[in-house]
Amino acid sequence: MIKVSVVGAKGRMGSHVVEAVNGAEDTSLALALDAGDDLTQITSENTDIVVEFTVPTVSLDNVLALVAQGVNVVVGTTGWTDEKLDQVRAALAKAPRENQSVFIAPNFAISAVLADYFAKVAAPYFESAEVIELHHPNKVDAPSGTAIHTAHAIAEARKDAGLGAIPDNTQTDGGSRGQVIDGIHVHAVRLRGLNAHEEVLFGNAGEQLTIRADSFDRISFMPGVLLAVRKIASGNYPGLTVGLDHFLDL
Ligand SMILES: NC(=O)c1ccc[n+]([C@@H]2O[C@H](COP(=O)([O-])OP(=O)(O)OC[C@H]3O[C@@H](n4cnc5c(N)ncnc54)[C@H](O)[C@@H]3O)[C@@H](O)[C@H]2O)c1
Ligand SMILES: O=C(O)C1=N[C@H](C(=O)O)CCC1
Repeated sequence: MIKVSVVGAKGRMGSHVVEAVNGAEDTSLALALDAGDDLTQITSENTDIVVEFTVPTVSLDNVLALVAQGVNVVVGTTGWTDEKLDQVRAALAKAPRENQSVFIAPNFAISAVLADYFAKVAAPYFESAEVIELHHPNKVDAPSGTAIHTAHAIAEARKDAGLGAIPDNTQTDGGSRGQVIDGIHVHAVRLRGLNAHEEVLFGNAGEQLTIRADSFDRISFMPGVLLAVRKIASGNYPGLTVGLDHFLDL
């Protein structure tokens, strides 16, 4: 049995993770903690893996504390920058146990991971690319962590292919052209009724490719969370790993 503690257990995602961990045959719930609870209750004795789904403003501190407490962490919270990832690597380098792991995924849904992968494959073949993410209005961050990840992936694929800047003759912009991430315009929609959705638009003269992923229900993230828990518990991924694509045979 893999002993799993959940941090952010009362949240939209955390409460689904608690259910998924209770429902799987090879995982058991150790602790379910939320804001105000003492994280030092989590130890390497009672917990193999912590699953962390909180808010971007607190996630880094939680992860650093948990690494120092000697446990492995699977993180779904967004808001990760290169600087924050470097802090996690530094914490892992002086972690109390050998081969400790942190795994971070901007998105655990197979549809979103594949959309990201397909976008990377398509990117070198198109002159234009833009990302639109659409989410429920309770989401606190924009653009989504997934959209930021997709934009970076498209930019890298374009650079590797020797593509230049995306054509855009906009002369005045009051914000309608979205946020530019690594040269890619990213647009965020917040709409009651939506859950988590992303569209990647590619264009050439006379043609367009649209790649779209829709998560209609948070249950869509749970197989990916359990996959990450099992992979990290295997001990085969010491250090920091970012992205569920590492665990898929793509
Ligand atoms: N990776 C993915 O597949 C994926 C999927 C959905 C959401 N997310 C991300 O997960 C995060 C959580 O989303 P949500 O919709 O569950 O949010 P939510 O607001 O419903 O839940 C967050 C929970 O964290 C708790 N919390 C706040 N501060 C805390 C602290 N210091 N210690 C412990 N718990 C604390 C809150 O009380 C709340 O219960 C967001 O960053 C979101 O973008 C990622
Ligand atoms: O509901 C959210 O919040 C989501 N956040 C992640 C993101 O920002 O990419 C994943 C999709 C759902």
